[in-house]
Amino acid sequence: MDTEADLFYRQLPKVELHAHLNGSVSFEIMETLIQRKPHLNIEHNMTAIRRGQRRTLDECFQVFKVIHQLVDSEEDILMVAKAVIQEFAADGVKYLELRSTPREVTETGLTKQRYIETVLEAIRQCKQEEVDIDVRFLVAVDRRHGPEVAMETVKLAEDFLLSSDGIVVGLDLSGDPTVGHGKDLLSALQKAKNCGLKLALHLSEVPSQRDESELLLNLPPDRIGHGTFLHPEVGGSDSLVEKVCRQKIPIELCLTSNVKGQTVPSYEKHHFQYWYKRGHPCVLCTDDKGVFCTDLSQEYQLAASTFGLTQEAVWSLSQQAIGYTFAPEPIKNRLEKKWAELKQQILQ
Ligand SMILES: CNc1ncnc2c1ncn2[C@@H]1O[C@H](COP(=O)(O)O)[C@@H](O)[C@H]1O
Ligand SMILES: [Zn+2]
Repeated sequence: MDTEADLFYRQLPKVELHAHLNGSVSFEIMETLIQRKPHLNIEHNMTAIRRGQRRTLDECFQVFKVIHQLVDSEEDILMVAKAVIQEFAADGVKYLELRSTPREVTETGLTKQRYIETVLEAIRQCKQEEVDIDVRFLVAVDRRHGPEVAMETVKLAEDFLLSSDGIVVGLDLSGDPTVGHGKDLLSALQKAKNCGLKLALHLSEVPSQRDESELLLNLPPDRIGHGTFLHPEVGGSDSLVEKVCRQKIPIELCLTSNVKGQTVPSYEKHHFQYWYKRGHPCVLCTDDKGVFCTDLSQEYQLAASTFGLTQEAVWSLSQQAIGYTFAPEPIKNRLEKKWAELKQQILQ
């Protein structure tokens, strides 16, 4: 049963800007997928990290491999994308930027082009069914696949930027941060930026990425994912912090993901505190709500209880996120209006 405090976080209108599609698949939908493909012999504990459990980041990436086996056709993608959008809406998310890595699967005839088209179809269907949420899409580049694939993905993203009626708005760089170096992906990212795609880059998710972040911050990205090891206290540098602050680049912060993936030792030590205290643009996100068994309401509640935020401060945090979206101005204005309408009702 929801307590009154739980209710506040659930009712709070929210903006989700960092959600990987296949990491966001809920327990219930995962169950359906597992039953559909019994020959894979996949058990539920292979696809989710529950309360109190932790994994190394490396183990988290093994989990994605398992999920990718379960989601490998147009039919799967349509189902999963629609369900994820509906779940975010049910959690009070009013604006969602979903991201996903287009995949090709020969056995099912899936192509990267169809992959993206299917996600866009799911977004279209949700809109038609009047699900109360505005959804945009970021095409993801998996760093593990190297510069040629990155360039191909950028070209694909560029086509959709022009043809998707404003749904495709940007490019994400993600994947195992211990694999490859950003310098090899720089020209693809530069090209993406030049053609008008917004850039949301995972930066300094692990300590070994200092030089890479130094380089990628010169692009500069429009938003940073995690940025766990940017500041000098954890092995980053003043120069990195200076670049991020001067350019006021919003940081997407995912508390549960970082603690369960063990890049951050505890909630109290999460770098949310470091950036929030400086008044730097921060946005709370889920990363992979399915894998890490969380939702955005929980993330807000967790941040509030860990760092002693008042309901007023929580409200501002969610409202400020509107400004960090890649949505065009009229959509931002519409969201601002929605927040203003709901404020009296929700904030006592
Ligand atoms: C935990 N921290 C993380 N760090 C980096 N990349 C991550 C990630 N969590 C997820 N992904 C990226 O998202 C993919 C799954 O969703 P999609 O198949 O694209 O929808 C993963 O394979 C990885 O590339
Ligand atoms: Zn992520």
